[in-house]
Amino acid sequence: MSEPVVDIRSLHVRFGEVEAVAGIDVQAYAGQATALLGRNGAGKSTTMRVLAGLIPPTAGTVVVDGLDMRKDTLAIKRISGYCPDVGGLIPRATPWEHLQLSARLRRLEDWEDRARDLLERFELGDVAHRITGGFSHGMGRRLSVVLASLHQPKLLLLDEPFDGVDPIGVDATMDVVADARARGACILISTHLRELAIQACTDVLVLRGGSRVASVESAEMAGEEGARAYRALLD
Ligand SMILES: Nc1ncnc2c1ncn2[C@@H]1O[C@H](COP(=O)(O)OP(=O)(O)OP(=O)(O)O)[C@@H](O)[C@H]1O
Repeated sequence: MSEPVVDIRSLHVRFGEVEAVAGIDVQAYAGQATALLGRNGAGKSTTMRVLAGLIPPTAGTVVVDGLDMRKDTLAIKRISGYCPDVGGLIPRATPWEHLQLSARLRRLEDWEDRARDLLERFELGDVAHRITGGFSHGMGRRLSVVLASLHQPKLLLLDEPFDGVDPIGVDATMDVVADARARGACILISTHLRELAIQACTDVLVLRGGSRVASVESAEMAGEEGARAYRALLD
């Protein structure tokens, strides 16, 4: 198999007394979508934030596309797109202004058609020039996925992209993931929604209490049997 795009070894993240991540390994590859599944507090978002370069590992190594997170955080951010689980939007700016800012910071060229297409797909075209301060939760989630994917990143990190999102938004997110896989990106999706995770992803990692308790192909988590297997891992 080729080198992993994401190679996490023995990752520990501690916040004071709380060990949010307790020594997990994650390998994820180009053209693959991997779900991080687990209950509230399992350590999914913390792992995603480490990969997004927002919080440093307490211990362990995090390598993305051959770059070491401790030394090459900026270079990793350049090749990544991150949809945070909460926040990330500027209330007084419109979706189009968010896209313009992102394009300028990343020095993108010829991004406008792609941006319009993404906004249409996520049914945000009509509100492209309305400030996001008045957006519903689901509209904010959809815009966050658009912003994460605009620059066609090598690593796409989607934290709870389906949370509170209607079926149109879910389908559009599935399409973004499929397109990213087709162009050889590596995708990680954090969610507690098993059914959507296995629909979107090829592989599943189950976290519990900051530890990895399973690493399986999505098919093994499908159907009633998969639901039972998943529940058993959570209890
Ligand atoms: N900044 C922080 N300060 C203190 N504790 C934190 C911080 N961030 C996370 N934690 C703790 O770390 C643990 C893991 O949290 P994390 O947000 O990674 O879980 P999660 O699996 O994403 O949960 P959810 O599904 O609820 O989003 C929890 O016990 C949480 O309270």
